[in-house]
Amino acid sequence: MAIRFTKMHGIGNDFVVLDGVTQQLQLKPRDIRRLADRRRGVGCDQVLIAEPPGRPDVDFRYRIFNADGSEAGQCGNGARCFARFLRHRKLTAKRLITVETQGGLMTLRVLDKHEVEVDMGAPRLEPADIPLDRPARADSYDLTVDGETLRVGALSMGNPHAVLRVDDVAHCDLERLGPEIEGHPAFPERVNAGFAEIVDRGTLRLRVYERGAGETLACGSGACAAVVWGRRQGWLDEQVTVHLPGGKLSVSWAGDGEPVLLRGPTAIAFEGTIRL
Ligand SMILES: N[C@H](CCC[C@H](N)C(=O)O)C(=O)O
Repeated sequence: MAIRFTKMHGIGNDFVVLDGVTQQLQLKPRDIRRLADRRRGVGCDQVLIAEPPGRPDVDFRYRIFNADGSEAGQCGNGARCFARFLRHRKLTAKRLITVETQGGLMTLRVLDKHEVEVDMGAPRLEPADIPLDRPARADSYDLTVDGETLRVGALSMGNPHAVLRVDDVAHCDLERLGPEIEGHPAFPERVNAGFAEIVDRGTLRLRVYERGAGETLACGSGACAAVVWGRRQGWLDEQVTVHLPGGKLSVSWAGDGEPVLLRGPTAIAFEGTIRL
């Protein structure tokens, strides 16, 4: 099967983006893993697929697959690239696009200079919605990892996130703690593990060990999750610049029940055809 693709990234979080609107795609997890393979395939953190909408109030269905083949309910950097892809491939001329993912509805607003602002929806804080195996909602949760007790924030942006506050992201043992948190039994669907350093009330430094992909150069939903938790702890203001290894994102959140807005750049690297 020959498949046309567009290779894109959002500050280094990279994607293979496919048009499942004008071409019929029946991809299995092994096909996703092959597309994402940086030696045998194209190579990416996630594969994004545009599909026709499943309901009248939505423009497109937006599907997200991690490099390990697992499907996710949200991808913030991917949503920005997805909006640009839809216009680049002339699948829409709209600058305000409504999409449906496994994690819910989102609106994508195409700004100038290839910047896109995503309404990521309101964070979900109840354990059952994360999902997290805890009896009641709390501001933070204790996780036992390698005999050590970590105090983390946990919430869903349409995908599950655990956030750990650290003094210095450059020396935070992500390599050891990331996989341990990702696969921790308290998270029945695994979890994205964020390591956040609060620089000041408007500035965060963040690294994320992503579920199904490992450490990425950036994680949009992870940036949103870190801002929500940090703000609920009283450490952050409404507008926050999040510095990740691949670049910076702008996140704003007005408070409980309000949507999180994520803004940042998009880039098209190349296009091609792959035979699976
Ligand atoms: N690994 C994530 C999906 C991609 C999220 C990330 N790339 C972003 O920009 O939000 C998950 O399994 O929930």
